[in-house]
Amino acid sequence: MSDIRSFVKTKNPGEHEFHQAVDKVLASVQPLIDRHPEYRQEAVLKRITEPEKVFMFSVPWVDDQGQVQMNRGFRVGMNSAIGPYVGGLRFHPSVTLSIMKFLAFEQVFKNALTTMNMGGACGGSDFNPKGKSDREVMRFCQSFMAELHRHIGPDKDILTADIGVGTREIGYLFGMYKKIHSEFAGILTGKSLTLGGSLIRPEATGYGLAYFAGQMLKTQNQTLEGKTCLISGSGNVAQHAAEKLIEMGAKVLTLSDSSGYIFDEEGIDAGKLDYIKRLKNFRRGRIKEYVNKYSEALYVEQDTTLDHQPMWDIAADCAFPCATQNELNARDAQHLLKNKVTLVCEGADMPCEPEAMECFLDAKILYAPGKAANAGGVAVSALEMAQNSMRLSWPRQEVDDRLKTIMKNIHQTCLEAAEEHGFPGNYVAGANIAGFVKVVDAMLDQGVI
Ligand SMILES: NC(=O)c1ccc[n+]([C@@H]2O[C@H](COP(=O)([O-])OP(=O)(O)OC[C@H]3O[C@@H](n4cnc5c(N)ncnc54)[C@H](O)[C@@H]3O)[C@@H](O)[C@H]2O)c1
Repeated sequence: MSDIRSFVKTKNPGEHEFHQAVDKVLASVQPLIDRHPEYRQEAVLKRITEPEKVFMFSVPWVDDQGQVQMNRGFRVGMNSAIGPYVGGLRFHPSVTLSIMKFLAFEQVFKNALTTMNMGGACGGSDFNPKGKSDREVMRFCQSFMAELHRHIGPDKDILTADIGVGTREIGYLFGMYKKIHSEFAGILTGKSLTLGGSLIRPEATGYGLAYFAGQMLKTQNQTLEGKTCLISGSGNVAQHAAEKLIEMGAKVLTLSDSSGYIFDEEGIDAGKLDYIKRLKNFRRGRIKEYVNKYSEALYVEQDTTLDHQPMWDIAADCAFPCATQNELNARDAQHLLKNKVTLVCEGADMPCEPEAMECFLDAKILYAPGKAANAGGVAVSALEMAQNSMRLSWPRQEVDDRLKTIMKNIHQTCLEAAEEHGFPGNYVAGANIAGFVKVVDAMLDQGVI
């Protein structure tokens, strides 16, 4: 394994997030490689860690003052062995090629776990929609799609939402694709209902996360009823995870954004969550405004001089990191464990640093990686594509029932793969192994291409 690790590092210098994502998978699949000489012979590790396609392009656009702005666009097609590329678009100033590759790599395994035929990809830009007018976001999206349209298609590469990309951005991107190609094609999911979006798609990642957590607790004859929960983030995943957790009887204590977090000891109920949704999705305000409306809550500003996130010091039964990669480190993990956390379920992609992950695995608490627990979003993207192809729109209940079944099956798949390969109860190993086997076997079936 050290040879493949150094191969990846040499080929992708300085791409730390990508190295981290690859390392985690390699650690889990080692026993499998030892048992299957054909995997070594066919160089599957070199092939699965090398992106099939990488596009980088300039995205010039004009701001409201008439000034020309320049951003960089990306699309990484990591692996298409089991289907056309499907993966998120992220618009955030922190976006780099390393982040694109790590997300695309995670997506390969996540998509495989859904059992739907989707390869893994990711794209985005270092454009920051925060503080931009709707017209500026529109002009940026149009310029982005003016280049990206060449590389995508309903049977080739399909885009879904990630950080900074919501219904507004998807609508502008879709409009530009339609204008260029003169076709109303299923190249984007997460569309508004007027454009053929699926009911439950916006909610799917967060709802799926809560369903997955419910399944994990069920293995210990427990439920979410009465459990206190910490959630980071206040975007799409965090909002809908909170909504479903509240509905399932849990008490949500926190939410956050990049400026700080709120702690409401009485619990964020459905009414308070509605306020947050309006604040974040329409007024595009900061989470600190919550305490102006609900004075019983506390707001704590982000302190970048600290070596940990004080939000994770709060005592709670369950923790759901739903903001961004590497947001929870080993000290945060130790604080959570000291306070007897029993479940950590990742809503974001790779939110726990490797040392934090080790702490949770060593403590043998219920701990699920994002590639399994947050797969509900892309699963419903596949359901949206199916509805688009059939020119049908399934009722809310039907999509939600399918989502529940998918999350239950992913949970079962992870547990069975972990058990079979000697890691009982280890969802990280289970998710990596189950996803890896499906993709690698499809690669072998197709020969060296
Ligand atoms: N949207 C989906 O369907 C989906 C699916 C699977 C995984 N994810 C993952 O979930 C996470 C959140 O995505 P989202 O769609 O909710 O995005 P979003 O843009 O709706 O929300 C992101 C949230 O994270 C916060 N945030 C971002 N960077 C931060 C930082 N450096 N420090 C603290 N907070 C920060 C933002 O303030 C915001 O509250 C990401 O890791 C994404 O890859 C999203």
